[in-house]
Amino acid sequence: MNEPFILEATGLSKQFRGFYAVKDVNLSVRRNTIHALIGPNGAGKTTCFNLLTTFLTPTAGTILFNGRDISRSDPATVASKGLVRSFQISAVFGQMTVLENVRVALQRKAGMTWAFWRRDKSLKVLDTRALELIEMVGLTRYVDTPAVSLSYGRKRVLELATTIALDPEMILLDEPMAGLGHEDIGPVMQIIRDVAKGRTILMVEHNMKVIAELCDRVTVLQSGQILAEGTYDEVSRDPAVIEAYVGGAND
Ligand SMILES: Nc1ncnc2c1ncn2[C@@H]1O[C@H](COP(=O)(O)OP(=O)(O)OP(=O)(O)O)[C@@H](O)[C@H]1O
Repeated sequence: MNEPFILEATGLSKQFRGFYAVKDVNLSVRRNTIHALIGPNGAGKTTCFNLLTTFLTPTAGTILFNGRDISRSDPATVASKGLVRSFQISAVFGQMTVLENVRVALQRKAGMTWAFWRRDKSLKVLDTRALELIEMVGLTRYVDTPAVSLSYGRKRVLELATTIALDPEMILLDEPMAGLGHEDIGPVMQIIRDVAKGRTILMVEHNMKVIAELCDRVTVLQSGQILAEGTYDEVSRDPAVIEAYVGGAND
């Protein structure tokens, strides 16, 4: 696939009981970029994110992923096509160790979902890749730690490792920095940079420093509609964007 845009939403709208949470959004995400979706509280970011990951069905509009219409598809089908949503901690199995969690994700990718009964030897084949992924997210010290015992930040990067295990072409991140301690932000940013090599990332994020440093392109939503789009420098200087944030008492 060589089209410049991996994900293209056209006329995307979602109505809740007559109220438009997202209205006529046209969003194109360029392949192999990190793209941010931002906006003040209630702007429609989460709704938009849920539409793009097909957790919600649009009232109107289409979403093309690699040129195919996925707008009325389901998340599992979309994931199998290479568009995966990350940072859902519920996707991590608490009683399983870090290694086991990543191994299960690799098994899913390999289509061996029910292979837990297979000989240990065949499962060990997956361990090399699992350990690489664990190293990539900085959890090597915690390989044998049950996920439930990890700190919040480490659970989140473990979840990211299980997402990368599926080898998706595109990852949607829902507020990857939310709830992280100040000291975790730099390392998680570096992980996202590493993960983005050869992939496309779309993220909803509130931390403007993170967006400024990581994102190639930024789309600003307000009242369910696109207010501005451009580089971080462009949108952060846009008077309409400044007004939307100041008017909404956001910094
Ligand atoms: N299921 C729903 N039913 C009714 N209204 C909804 C529903 N989901 C969202 N909304 C409304 O749609 C609007 C956009 O909400 P959304 O959560 O998408 O915004 P957001 O930009 O993610 O906000 P925040 O940054 O505060 O999370 C809000 O006014 C919200 O109250």
